[in-house]
Amino acid sequence: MTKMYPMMISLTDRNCLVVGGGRVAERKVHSLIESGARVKIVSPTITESLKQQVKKGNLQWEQRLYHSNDGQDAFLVIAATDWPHVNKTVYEDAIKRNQWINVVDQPELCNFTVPSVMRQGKLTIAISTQGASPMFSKRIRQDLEQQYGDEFSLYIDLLGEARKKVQQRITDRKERQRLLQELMSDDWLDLCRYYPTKVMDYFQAWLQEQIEGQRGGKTS
Ligand SMILES: C[C@@]1(CC(=O)O)C2=NC(=C\c3[nH]c(c(CCC(=O)O)c3CC(=O)O)Cc3[nH]c(c(CC(=O)O)c3CCC(=O)O)/C=C3\N/C(=C\2)[C@@H](CCC(=O)O)[C@]3(C)CC(=O)O)/[C@H]1CCC(=O)O
Ligand SMILES: NC(=O)c1ccc[n+]([C@@H]2O[C@H](COP(=O)([O-])OP(=O)(O)OC[C@H]3O[C@@H](n4cnc5c(N)ncnc54)[C@H](O)[C@@H]3O)[C@@H](O)[C@H]2O)c1
Repeated sequence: MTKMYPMMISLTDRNCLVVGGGRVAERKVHSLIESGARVKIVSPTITESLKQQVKKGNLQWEQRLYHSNDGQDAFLVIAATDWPHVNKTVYEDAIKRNQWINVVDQPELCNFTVPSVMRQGKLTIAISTQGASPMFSKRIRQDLEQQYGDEFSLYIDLLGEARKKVQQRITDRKERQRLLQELMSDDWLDLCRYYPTKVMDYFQAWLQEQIEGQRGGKTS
């Protein structure tokens, strides 16, 4: 079996078409909106939660059955009706246009599948079983959610900030690696966990000390 290629893609302001408005479409639409996509849904009916998104202006809804030209301007298409033959038509139309297509009831008609996703701030962990067991993907996500609490969101922000500062201020590559490696220590994670409001100040002071130490080392 060929391995699918995992990637993180930006959907900001990309037109995405979702055909069908049931429970499964709802899950896919929510994650598309969260990723900044411009979502159009074509379906005679949609769920209450999707109606709320329409009211908020986050989603465009065309209340009717699918037509083959609906996806003309789409970057990505999801077929989520409960009619396999409709989903197959959506697939064929998308393939003709060389688009990304996900058919929710036929993994063999997908040129991409949607993983289960755990997010904690910028930390994103995606799980796929290549279609073997979505339920197991979900279980792993739930386990990971227990494992990666709020402190990781702060920790990743701190690491991002540190990386920028270290890149700007430390020219020696080995020294840069050493400093970034020190931040991998669980002590920093504990500081994020127990002193969330103070950890950034500790970090700034620590980094300043390291930079001064390095300067001192160079001149001596
Ligand atoms: C991860 C997640 C992402 C999301 O949808 O956002 C996702 N399915 C989720 C849940 C879920 N899906 C199903 C159940 C019921 C239990 C069961 O059947 O296992 C549950 C559990 C539940 O709902 O509790 C049924 C199901 N799913 C597919 C089929 C068709 C088939 O296999 O033939 C059928 C049978 C329909 C039927 O029999 O009628 C197909 C796909 N589902 C995928 C993704 C892709 C593969 C992902 C992977 O490789 O793991 C793939 C291939 C295509 C796609 O959808 O992209 C999301 C969890 C989100 C979370 O909570 O974390
Ligand atoms: N991939 C997954 O994660 C996953 C999970 C569970 C189920 N499924 C499968 O996904 C499919 C959809 O499941 P659901 O629970 O959301 O179904 P549902 O019955 O709740 O929703 C189906 C939607 O499709 C719309 N629809 C029907 N014909 C249409 C047409 N011609 N054009 C446009 N819209 C049309 C309906 O109005 C409805 O909104 C089922 O085949 C189910 O087996 C997939």
